[in-house]
Amino acid sequence: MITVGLIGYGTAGRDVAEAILSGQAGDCRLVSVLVRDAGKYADTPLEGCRITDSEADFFACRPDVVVETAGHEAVKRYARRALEQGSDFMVVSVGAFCDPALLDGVTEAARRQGRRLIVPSAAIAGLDRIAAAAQGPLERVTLTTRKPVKAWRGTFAEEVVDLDTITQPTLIFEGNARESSRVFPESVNVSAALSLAGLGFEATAVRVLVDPTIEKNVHEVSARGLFGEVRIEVRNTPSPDNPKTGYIVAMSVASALKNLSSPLVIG
Ligand SMILES: NC(=O)C1=CN([C@@H]2O[C@H](COP(=O)(O)OP(=O)(O)OC[C@H]3O[C@@H](n4cnc5c(N)ncnc54)[C@H](O)[C@@H]3O)[C@@H](O)[C@H]2O)C=CC1
Ligand SMILES: O=C([O-])CC(=O)C(=O)O
Repeated sequence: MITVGLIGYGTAGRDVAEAILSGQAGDCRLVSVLVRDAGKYADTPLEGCRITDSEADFFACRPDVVVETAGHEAVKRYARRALEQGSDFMVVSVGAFCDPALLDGVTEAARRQGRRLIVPSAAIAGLDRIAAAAQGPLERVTLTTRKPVKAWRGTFAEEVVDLDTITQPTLIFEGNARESSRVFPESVNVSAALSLAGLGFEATAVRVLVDPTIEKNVHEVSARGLFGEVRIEVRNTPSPDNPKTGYIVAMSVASALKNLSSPLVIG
């Protein structure tokens, strides 16, 4: 039985909690959820689990794995602490690791403790192939992310285009994954996951578009190297609660948790 602590109880966090409680995440038990204001969740029944806004109470549970679904700031604040106290750290806001000092510090803490920083595929697919292909040589990895207008409200996109009048697919960013992770902390974490699997943050090329002609969140990955070539396109159904995030994010976390206790691991 694996004990799980969850940081963040928003769109992805609620679905992860539900998956654990319903048994979809394998042989694990949710022991604590860290939120910003526990008063808001006084009426939320989570069997056998404490919802708290006290970091001390949360970490006192010493879960086997801490799952983050709260954003870049939470990764900066808690990743190292979780690992140093002996938990694995499973991260969805993986773009936070565009900061090389954070990545070094956290991986070093994991190494020292014999624990792991775990990056589930979340909204993207094919990380297993890219990681295998990176055995090398791997020549090129590119990502194109396209999301409908509603996914870009409250993001950097609003500084570049008028979301109320846009009618055509419009390129709003072209650069590398280090920059895309910084510019879109809530929307292009996939670029960071891809970087960690493959060529790193500098060499992973990223394009981002606002696309008023689509309904789903679309990520296209292409890579080329000694292994051959791969092209992957995912079309994620956006969550109604947060259209930036697909349902698949929590499903992927549940699957990664299941792998921690399953005798059969795929991928
Ligand atoms: N790797 C990937 O493919 C993807 C990663 N993400 C990442 O996941 C994050 C969460 O996504 P959603 O659930 O859709 O966001 P959300 O905004 O619906 O939920 C985030 C929740 O975390 C809480 N929170 C923030 N800081 C906290 C802290 N320090 N302690 C406790 N709670 C805290 C917020 O109050 C909110 O309830 C996004 O910010 C994004 O960075 C999202 C989609 C895909
Ligand atoms: O859910 C998605 O399509 C991707 C996303 O928000 C991210 O990478 O941060």
